[in-house]
Amino acid sequence: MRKPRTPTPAQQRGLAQRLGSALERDVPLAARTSFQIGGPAAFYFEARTPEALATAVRVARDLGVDYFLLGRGANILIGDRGYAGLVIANHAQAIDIHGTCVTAASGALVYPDLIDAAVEHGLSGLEHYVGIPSTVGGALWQNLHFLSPAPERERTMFIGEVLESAELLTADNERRRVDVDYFEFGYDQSVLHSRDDIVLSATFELEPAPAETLTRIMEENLRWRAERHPPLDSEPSAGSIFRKIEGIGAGRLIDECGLKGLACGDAQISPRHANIIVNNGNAQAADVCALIMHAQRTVQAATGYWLTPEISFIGDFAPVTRLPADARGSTDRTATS
Ligand SMILES: NC(=O)C1=CN([C@@H]2O[C@H](COP(=O)(O)OP(=O)(O)OC[C@H]3O[C@@H](n4cnc5c(N)ncnc54)[C@H](OP(=O)(O)O)[C@@H]3O)[C@@H](O)[C@H]2O)C=CC1
Ligand SMILES: C=C(O[C@H]1[C@H](O)[C@@H](CO)O[C@H](OP(=O)(O)OP(=O)(O)OC[C@H]2O[C@@H](n3ccc(=O)[nH]c3=O)[C@H](O)[C@@H]2O)[C@@H]1NC(C)=O)C(=O)O
Repeated sequence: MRKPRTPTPAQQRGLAQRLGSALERDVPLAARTSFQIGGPAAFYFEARTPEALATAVRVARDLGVDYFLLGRGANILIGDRGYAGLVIANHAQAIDIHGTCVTAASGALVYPDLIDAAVEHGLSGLEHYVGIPSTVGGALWQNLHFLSPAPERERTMFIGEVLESAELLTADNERRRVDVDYFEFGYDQSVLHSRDDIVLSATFELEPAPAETLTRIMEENLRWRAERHPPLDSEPSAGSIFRKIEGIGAGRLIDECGLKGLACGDAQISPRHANIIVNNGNAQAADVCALIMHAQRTVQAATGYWLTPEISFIGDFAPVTRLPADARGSTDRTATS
């Protein structure tokens, strides 16, 4: 992503006129991400309805202001120097249930809000994603996934499997309802990666199921995650840092290179799962980037595989921290920028 530009004085006046008193300045973003890392948003707007979300995006586009749509902030690393443009935080959270159809505004949290609402109504299809931090919009962006229920766990299930339709603000600023095929879903992939469409709301078609079945799946999945992943509340992270390497595993490669536990400042490759970097207190984005680059170089030198980041890098980044000499090894002679 290119570095966001500071809005010109004319653009700033336009934002203030059209977004009114809800427009905020210099808003800290770290606490709004699951990593708890990143500098402030120069301009910040919290959208509480799909209409407000569409309006804010249109305003930014009309004025030519760089903007970023912030969901739960669970799959991003925000630079230490923050975001110079407009951050639109999606807090549109309404959820409606009619029969087996569940419609959610795109800022609704998949867990707990959406899953709890579906399960309370005895509806199955979303319970697999329990414990994963994400808004509905973020979930469609990345085609949220998890392993199928125990004991089989023989395949990955995707949220696209239960999506019926969604309302978008298209890249052309039109509100349009689209069906599931529009999204061209894949693993960690959707058409939203290549089109500037914004999800305003989504409708899921679920199936009735006994409450005990839903509760069992949720408990087992939470246990599976707790055994393998560092807990988000005490060890903030952005989930998997690198994309899946089919049949091999990004986490396994990093682990086999002996990088678990490696730290740079307060950022650390999780001793529990090598594809997750945790923030042990006051980690900077520059520390995380140093670990990312080191893991890429080390794994490539040892195995020939190149690790591609799965997270998005948002905003303005300070120079990468230099790793301690004893951590660098022979593969990392150029870890500064
Ligand atoms: N499986 C796991 O264990 C984990 C999975 N995750 C994944 O991370 C994602 C986290 O979601 P979330 O925290 O809400 O997202 P984020 O706030 O982290 O934003 C991530 C990206 O999602 C896009 N996005 C967010 N909302 C919308 C929307 N309404 N319409 C279009 N695009 C949108 C934005 O893309 P753009 O920049 O193009 O606008 C943004 O870059 C989920 O997909 C989840 O699957 C995260 C942690 C763990
Ligand atoms: C956490 C995320 O998604 C998770 C998702 O929750 C789970 C369950 O469906 O499957 C994936 O994890 P994963 O642990 O299987 O992914 P990888 O990091 O590629 O690991 C693959 C395999 O390597 C092995 N592994 C992993 C970590 C480690 O330290 N050592 C190790 O040996 C494990 O056997 C593991 O199963 C998703 N990660 C990716 C990159 O595809 C996320 O997207 O943020």
